[in-house]
Amino acid sequence: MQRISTHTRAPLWGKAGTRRIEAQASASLPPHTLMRRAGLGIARLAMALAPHARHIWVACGPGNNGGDGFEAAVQLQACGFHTTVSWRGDATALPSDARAALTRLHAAGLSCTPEAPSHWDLAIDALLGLGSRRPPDGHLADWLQRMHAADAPLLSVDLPSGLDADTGVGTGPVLVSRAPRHCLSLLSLKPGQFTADGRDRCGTLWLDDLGCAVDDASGSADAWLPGFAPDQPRLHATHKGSYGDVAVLGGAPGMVGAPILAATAALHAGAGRVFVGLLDPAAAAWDATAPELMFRPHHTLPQHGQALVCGCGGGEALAAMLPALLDHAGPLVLDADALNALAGQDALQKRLHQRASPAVLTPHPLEAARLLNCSTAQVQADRLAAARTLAERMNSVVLLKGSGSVIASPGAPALINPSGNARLASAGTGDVLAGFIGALLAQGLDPRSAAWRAAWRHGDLADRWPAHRPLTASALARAWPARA
Ligand SMILES: NC(=O)C1=CN([C@@H]2O[C@H](COP(=O)(O)OP(=O)(O)OC[C@H]3O[C@@H](n4cnc5c(N)ncnc54)[C@H](OP(=O)(O)O)[C@@H]3O)[C@@H](O)[C@H]2O)[C@@H](O)CC1
Ligand SMILES: Nc1ncnc2c1ncn2[C@@H]1O[C@H](COP(=O)(O)OP(=O)(O)O)[C@@H](O)[C@H]1O
Ligand SMILES: [K+]
Repeated sequence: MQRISTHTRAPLWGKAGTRRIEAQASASLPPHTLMRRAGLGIARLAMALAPHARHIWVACGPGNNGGDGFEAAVQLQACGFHTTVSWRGDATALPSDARAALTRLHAAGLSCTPEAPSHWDLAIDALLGLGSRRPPDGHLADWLQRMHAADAPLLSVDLPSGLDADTGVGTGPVLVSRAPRHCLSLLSLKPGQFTADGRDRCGTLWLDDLGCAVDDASGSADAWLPGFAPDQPRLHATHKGSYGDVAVLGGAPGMVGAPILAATAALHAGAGRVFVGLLDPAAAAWDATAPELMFRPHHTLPQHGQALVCGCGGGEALAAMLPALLDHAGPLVLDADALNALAGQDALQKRLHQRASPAVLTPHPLEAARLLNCSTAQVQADRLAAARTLAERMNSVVLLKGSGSVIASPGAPALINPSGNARLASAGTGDVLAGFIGALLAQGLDPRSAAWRAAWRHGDLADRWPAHRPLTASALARAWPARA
């Protein structure tokens, strides 16, 4: 069993992929082996999470997720825990693994009750897993509501009931709670556990591969957790020219702060030199708080070889500049108003598509919706699919921001960034991310690596942010850790 952290590098499989893994594993094992292993894993984690629990509530559903719950209850009872198993239904309607588990439960002297207990020290949600097909209702919704409203810790089996393994869209009751939440994923990790509603519903994630570790030799995983890549150490005999130039273009009247945030972030993330071209003719030509930044007339940027970060606070004036930039700029990040200018402009999108080196696009869900000509809700309903579609359509690396940012690139597996938290939900943090990506491009990283490493670091900084210190974009822009 493994606790999943932001450093974990692992393949993610959705419903179809996990069912394939399950079928292959079951074929070479005696009947019911996987479910028994699942029950043992759940019981072991439950005991580790709540060793002093006097009363454990196992809520079981109508399919094999419920079967996992029956098996766990047998183990917990055998270890001396007072265990209540809630289940309603017709035993003959259970799938065969779950029916066998129910028989074992009865043989162990346990019985099921059709009601929830009045109190418990740990709840185990074994209501719905991979087979969840519609919002839970009736007694399933009632039991979920009780588990989420209670102060006791909650351990979800495989998936929090009602969470879609592919998309991370959650249905059914869920309440904001201070009680610890854990999820023990079985056989595989799933994309939906890391994006959209997944993070909130799962809490701390664990993986039990049930003794069937699968590699992704055939490249069939639906996405990957990228893992951790430390910054490259620097050779001694280098100079500022060794680490590249970044040019930041944006800052229409009233929005001058955005490119300065991006430029400051690029500087602190290690770019050799950083230039800023502001679109507001009345803006000051330097920034006393960041004298390292070099301000230039915007029409002179980018110069040869500079990585360009384009769009932060750019306003509508940017649209006229985009054709030339798309044709001639080297490494390129398109953010905010550069993305808005692209939306619905087939000629611009064609130019983007034809670039020799893919650009990095960093839309938040509304910007992605504009580019895809759909609603934000449609983007959020399947973030992986939305990012993949955009990446193919624009022939670009697409970083779809939000909880569990998705990084999609043509011809490469999608990545889901596991770091970050809602303290990043503050104006300007997206500009900082764009600046981080620009700095990594300037230092020679390929667009996909620059995108995921920047997103990972951006989130990691937020995860380590001191609780008492406000997280503002300008502080974040200066927080990239110093190299050894
Ligand atoms: N077999 C094995 O070896 C292993 C299996 N494993 C475990 O099996 C789990 C998958 O099991 P599963 O396929 O039976 O699906 P599961 O999530 O239990 O639900 C399906 C049932 O729920 C019903 N249903 C759906 N939505 C509903 C709703 N809203 N409200 C009410 N009912 C609803 C649905 O009914 P239907 O929609 O068909 O009418 C069907 O009856 C997997 O997540 C893992 O925990 C692991 O131990 C590994 C080894
Ligand atoms: N709940 C969250 N979890 C993880 N990251 C988040 C969360 N909320 C916001 N972020 C991150 O914060 C940044 C916000 O960017 P964006 O929406 O473009 O803001 P702005 O335009 O104000 O800079 C993105 O990188 C996004 O992924
Ligand atoms: K569950």
